[in-house]
Amino acid sequence: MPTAPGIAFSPPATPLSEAVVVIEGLEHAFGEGDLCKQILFDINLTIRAGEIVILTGPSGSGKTTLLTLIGCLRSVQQGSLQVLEQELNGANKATQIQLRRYIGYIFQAHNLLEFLTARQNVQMALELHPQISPKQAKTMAESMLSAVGLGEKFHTYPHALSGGQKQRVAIARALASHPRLILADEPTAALDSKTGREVVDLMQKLAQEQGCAILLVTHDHRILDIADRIVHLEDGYLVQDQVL
Ligand SMILES: Nc1ncnc2c1ncn2[C@@H]1O[C@H](COP(=O)(O)OP(=O)(O)OP(=O)(O)O)[C@@H](O)[C@H]1O
Repeated sequence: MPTAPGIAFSPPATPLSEAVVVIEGLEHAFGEGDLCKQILFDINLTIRAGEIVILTGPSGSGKTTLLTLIGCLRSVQQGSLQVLEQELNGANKATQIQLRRYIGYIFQAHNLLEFLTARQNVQMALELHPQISPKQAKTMAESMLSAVGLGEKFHTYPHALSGGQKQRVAIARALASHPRLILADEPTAALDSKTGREVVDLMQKLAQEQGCAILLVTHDHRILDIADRIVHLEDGYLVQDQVL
């Protein structure tokens, strides 16, 4: 992984085999009163540094809900959810925002900003970190784009990039600040099988180099082999925890 020289920023170290996510008895419901519908039931799951965990399950089984809870994008209602040793049940907004800095998000729709170049899209994510100067952010963004094979595309806008290239920019953006956890929701859904394979191989390589954990939601059976473990959600229950 090319790292820009002289960059002081370093998120809290997480030695390999140490738990990045610890979930115990997590439950979640949407709606209130008669309209209340429970989506997640008694979820228990631990994800360690360096591990790639794939989450599968039928549509509507609760995968995205679980991912957004772990990603501090919605509040925990019941049970325990710890990310980087921080309990999220009862955590305030400031804690959630702080933790999000150590999480990289990659979604099916790459969510790049169309009016920013590839480099500016990656740089923007680094600007969440007050200790990184704009000059450092620029160097880190360029370094990360080179690492995903887009060294020639710093100044290209998303509309001029292919689907695979856009997803590479999204990966560069997610990994640029060396997150401890990557959450990926259907990252290959919009890609053909060859490009999808390249994208997950790249995620695997970069994550291994950085020692971060990956939780990846997918329906794509062609990429299951990158997982260390596959967990399966069925009607809101984690019914399978398969070690490969
Ligand atoms: N904000 C919300 N308000 C009410 N219900 C919701 C909300 N978000 C999700 N749901 C419901 O929760 C259930 C689980 O949704 P979720 O998106 O987590 O499933 P999923 O397994 O990710 O599905 P898919 O594979 O189709 O993306 C669904 O029945 C969905 O309609």
